[in-house]
Amino acid sequence: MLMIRLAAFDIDGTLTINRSSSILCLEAVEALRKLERNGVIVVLVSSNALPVVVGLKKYIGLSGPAIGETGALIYYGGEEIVATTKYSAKQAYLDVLEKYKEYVYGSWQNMFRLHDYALRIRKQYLSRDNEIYSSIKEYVENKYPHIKVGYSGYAIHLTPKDTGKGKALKQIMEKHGIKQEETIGVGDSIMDWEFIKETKIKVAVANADPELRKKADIVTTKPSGYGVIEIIGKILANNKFTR
Ligand SMILES: O=C(O)COP(=O)(O)O
Ligand SMILES: [Mg+2]
Repeated sequence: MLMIRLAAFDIDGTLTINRSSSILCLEAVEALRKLERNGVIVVLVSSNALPVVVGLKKYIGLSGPAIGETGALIYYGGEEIVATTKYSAKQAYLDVLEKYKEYVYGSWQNMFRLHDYALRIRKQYLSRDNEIYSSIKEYVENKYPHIKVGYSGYAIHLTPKDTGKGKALKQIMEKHGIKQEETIGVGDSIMDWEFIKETKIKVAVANADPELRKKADIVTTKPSGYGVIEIIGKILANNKFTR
């Protein structure tokens, strides 16, 4: 494995204790800190609203960039926020919210979003999540050709088609002069393939979506945050990091 200089991690389902919780795996947080202490740029890559991702990054104590809104917004630190699209999925979101209101509701985070909007599936319909997601995806992508629809396992996301987690991560790599072969990407949902495919070492956590596990170079033996600890241990050993 080449010297890793940038490591990108999804949040929900990847840094959490499992894929149905938003509780952070604190040992994974410690591992992220150790990675950064050893000079690796640690990037959080999430579909959450940017304030959520930046808040998490700050309180974990990471200093690298943060990606929110499924790649639509990048926070570089200080007051520097960059949008990677000028479009918004708000109109499509409001349409779906009305049409599918029996099955989904709007995430509380939507009042803090500019481009990508999130729909949560009502508890009583969670067992039919993929059916509801597929129906919304077909409806939106037919009626709004500039919008794409993804499902993270936590929420259904309506995102401008001209952006994504991968586009945002490539912008960060460029800005930091990092080559693709110096990077690693870790995720849990097939939505994460967009950024993981831009990295050299493509990692799925053990409990990731089967489609992501199939595409990944490495599937950790442990799930979610415990898989992150596992892969960070490998990076540190490979880079002969000790601090
Ligand atoms: O907000 C979501 O849907 C899940 O967020 P994630 O991209 O960090 O997994
Ligand atoms: Mg996730």
